[in-house]
Amino acid sequence: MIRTLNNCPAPAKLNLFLHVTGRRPDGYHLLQTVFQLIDHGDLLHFEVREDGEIRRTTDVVGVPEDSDLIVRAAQLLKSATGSTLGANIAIEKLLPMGGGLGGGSSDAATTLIVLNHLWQTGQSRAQLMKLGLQLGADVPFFIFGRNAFAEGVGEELQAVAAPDCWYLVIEPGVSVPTASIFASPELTRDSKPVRISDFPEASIGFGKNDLQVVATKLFPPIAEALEWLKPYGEARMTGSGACVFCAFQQEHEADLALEQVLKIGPANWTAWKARSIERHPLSHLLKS
Ligand SMILES: C[C@](O)(CO)[C@H](O)COP(=O)(O)OP(=O)(O)OC[C@H]1O[C@@H](n2ccc(N)nc2=O)[C@H](O)[C@@H]1O
Ligand SMILES: Nc1ncnc2c1ncn2[C@@H]1O[C@H](COP(=O)(O)OP(=O)(O)OP(=O)(O)O)[C@@H](O)[C@H]1O
Repeated sequence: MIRTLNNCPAPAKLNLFLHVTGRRPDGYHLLQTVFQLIDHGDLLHFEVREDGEIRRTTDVVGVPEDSDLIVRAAQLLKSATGSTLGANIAIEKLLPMGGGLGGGSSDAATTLIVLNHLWQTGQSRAQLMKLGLQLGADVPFFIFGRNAFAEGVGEELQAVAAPDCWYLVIEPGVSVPTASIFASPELTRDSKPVRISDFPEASIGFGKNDLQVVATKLFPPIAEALEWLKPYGEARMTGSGACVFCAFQQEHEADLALEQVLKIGPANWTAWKARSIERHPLSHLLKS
């Protein structure tokens, strides 16, 4: 049996557009979005324990071990499958929290995929997606593992061909609590539903992010970062913020823009470029 798997990626996602089309009786919002995987994210390391204990071996500032989505994902898989094994899990956290990049959800998805493999618990992709939804709305997408058009609260997924390009992402130095954006009385919740066929492969500027109006009002640095990116093309916020992004056809165009942000942008911003990817890098560990 394999006992360790190191350097397991938990990639970030961008929401290329995000429409709020309604609200469920339980208060959760109905969305339509396109999720795009990118080659920038957290890195996790796993080691099987025979004693059944699940331990996070690195500190994550602001996230106690018991409430970490990594630990909760491992416990969920263990109780769903009755595995007697445990794990030590280390994380190199590169994605900001409250960034709209799906960091916590991606960490949870990577944990479910890798431990299902190491513990030999035999769960199918569909079974893991169902488990993942209990942890967060974006988890099923990362397990699905392909760029996707999503509906419902984000769990009804259909693969889409998304553009192959480079993204410049700005973290504008603020952390956005997702619930506060969805709870705003100013949020419009009646975008007209679109069809998957309305989203053309080459189009980056399709639709809009309905959460952006509320997020930019509550967190002005998001508006500033969007303004900064405007000269380079269609700039957008991902998820409920705070990160914003802009797409580039060529890597050197993204490099030039990145250089400018790093040189003369506000000192508390972080910025980086990433390439679109078609598949989750751990997709091969799962049966379809
Ligand atoms: C906005 C997105 O990032 C789009 O990808 C996600 O839908 C957010 O997913 P997430 O961060 O995993 O959010 P969750 O932890 O599931 O939800 C946080 C809170 O946001 C609100 N929420 C979230 C998702 C949704 N479709 N409707 C909501 O109203 C709920 O109050 C919920 O308690
Ligand atoms: N491993 C983890 N990584 C990040 N956040 C975690 C983790 N475990 C629990 N959390 C909690 O989840 C919250 C949301 O973090 P996350 O990074 O998923 O936000 P996000 O990037 O805004 O995601 P989304 O796009 O899904 O809204 C954090 O503020 C933190 O309290």
